[in-house]
Amino acid sequence: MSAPDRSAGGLPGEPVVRVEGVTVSYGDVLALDRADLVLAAGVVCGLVGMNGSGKSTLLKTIVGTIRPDSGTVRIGDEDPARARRSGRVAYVPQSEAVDWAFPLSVRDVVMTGRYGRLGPTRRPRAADRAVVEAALDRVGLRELADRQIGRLSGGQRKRTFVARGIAQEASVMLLDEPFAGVDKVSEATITGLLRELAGDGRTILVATHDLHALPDLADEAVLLMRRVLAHGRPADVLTPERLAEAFGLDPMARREGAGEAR
Ligand SMILES: Nc1ncnc2c1ncn2[C@@H]1O[C@H](COP(=O)(O)OP(=O)(O)OP(=O)(O)O)[C@@H](O)[C@H]1O
Repeated sequence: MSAPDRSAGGLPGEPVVRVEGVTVSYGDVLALDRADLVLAAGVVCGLVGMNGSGKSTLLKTIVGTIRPDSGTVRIGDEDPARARRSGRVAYVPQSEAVDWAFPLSVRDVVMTGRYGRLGPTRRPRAADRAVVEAALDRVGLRELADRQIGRLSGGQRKRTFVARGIAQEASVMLLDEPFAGVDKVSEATITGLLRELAGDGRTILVATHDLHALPDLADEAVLLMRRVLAHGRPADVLTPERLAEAFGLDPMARREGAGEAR
């Protein structure tokens, strides 16, 4: 395991992501309704909520690809679009959002993490190539670096985008369903990797349906239903009553499942 690299993120506990009163709608659909969230440096936070609760919308708002109708988002002292351009915030999309047939190798995708730093010629320097190779090593994909991205397993695809975030030297990483379509071994690998990245001082926010993954993965959990219903330690947030509120289930029927979730 590599030594903590504090240059990647902030000091432990320092607020890095601030979402205040954020409302987002798509036409008549209210996706986020005055959502508030503060995330500190060095934390892995699981973002949980039923389908359509606004998880992807919240991630896209933090990475600055969606502008809120009202409210504010700050990444450190920057607005999200600027933080994205400067490489401070990285986004690992849902697999469905990626064109896997595109003729790019794993190394090409990881190199896109350097684009914000390459200048107008977009020509990588030796230092950029070294950062990309180190990122490939860190996620264990060096040997597959020349492979076209469509010829990867689900877990390898996710690790490719995590490597892009590492190459970007992002201090905030947002991941949308990183465990969907991923086997248990890859899930454990990705979980270990995210914990290491948080150990470097990065802030990691993971939208997931997989409540069972949270105890190993996350220091904190956020329960979302258009707004943040609860945020804290997973054991405190994922209670039967709160899960019933967020998922619309009978708390008595949930008791067993909720116990597993913690
Ligand atoms: N581009 C869009 N146009 C219109 N409505 C949208 C769009 N994107 C999302 N929505 C709606 O906004 C709401 C929140 O969607 P979002 O994708 O953020 O939820 P989610 O929690 O990520 O869902 P899932 O778990 O299914 O991925 C949903 O009602 C969804 O149908």
